[in-house]
Amino acid sequence: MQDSSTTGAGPTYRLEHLTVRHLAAAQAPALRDISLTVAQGEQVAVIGPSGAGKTTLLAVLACAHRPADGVFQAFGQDPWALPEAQRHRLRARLFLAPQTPPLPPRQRVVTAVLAARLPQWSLWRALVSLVKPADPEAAWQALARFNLGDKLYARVDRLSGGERQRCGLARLLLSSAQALLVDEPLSALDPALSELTVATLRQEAAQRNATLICSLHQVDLALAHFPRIVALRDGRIVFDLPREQVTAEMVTALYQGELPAASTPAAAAPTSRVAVGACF
Ligand SMILES: Nc1ncnc2c1ncn2[C@@H]1O[C@H](COP(=O)(O)OP(=O)(O)OP(=O)(O)O)[C@@H](O)[C@H]1O
Repeated sequence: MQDSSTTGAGPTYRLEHLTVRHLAAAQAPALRDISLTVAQGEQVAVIGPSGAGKTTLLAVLACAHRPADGVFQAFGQDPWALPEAQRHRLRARLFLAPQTPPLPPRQRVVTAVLAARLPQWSLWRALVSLVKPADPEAAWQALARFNLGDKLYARVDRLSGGERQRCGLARLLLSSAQALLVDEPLSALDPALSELTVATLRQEAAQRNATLICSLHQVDLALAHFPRIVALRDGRIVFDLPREQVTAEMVTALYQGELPAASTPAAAAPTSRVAVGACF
């Protein structure tokens, strides 16, 4: 019998009553009582005010930050109960695109983008690619999807903030990950590029049936493009709803700090996803 963690039959993520801390136990947790199930292939936007816990949640989901308490499973496995080598293999199935991609400043864009394939390459091929890029055509295609094809041979430190951000996202396209975790991909982009970027991420995820979880400050774009909205505030899930059920009042209250009664998880219970809970 095959293990569901390798067949992909189960959810991508299962979180139950998760508590996550950054520092000492004395500090208030960054995430608390987070329960969330995300099916393979789902596309979820995570919204919420600054400091709500969006980046922390993505770090947990990327198996980069160990929760302090609660249940956390990725692809049916608790990464923190696995031996290091297995946890490493599990991480290879996830791709986290941080808000500021860690790109070596002196590298050419082509090399930086192709680095997304390192987990798939032998050490020898990886070393050779540093000198002579192994598949520049693939890197160009990925960059072109973010309107950045002309920067293939530019140096990373000569890119603008928005170009660097899209360069980081082009890496995502070259990965073979089954869960795509994207942290505020639009923070340095103009409106037209924001639309293009969200559309490209969604298209890529749909094509490979990958789960896409994206934190966004642009609530309008989140509501326009993502079927499911998870709202965080002060480290807790405020609502977890299909976008059709998210009202302007709920969004205003989320960012003002007070929620109308109808948007509390219990009151908004018509959907099975409500408050089933709420993350390199
Ligand atoms: N490395 C860290 N050490 C200590 N506390 C941290 C660390 N990173 C984040 N925090 C705290 O954890 C909480 C959640 O931060 P997080 O970065 O996850 O929020 P966010 O919703 O992504 O915010 P933003 O929208 O501003 O990026 C905040 O109170 C923050 O101060």
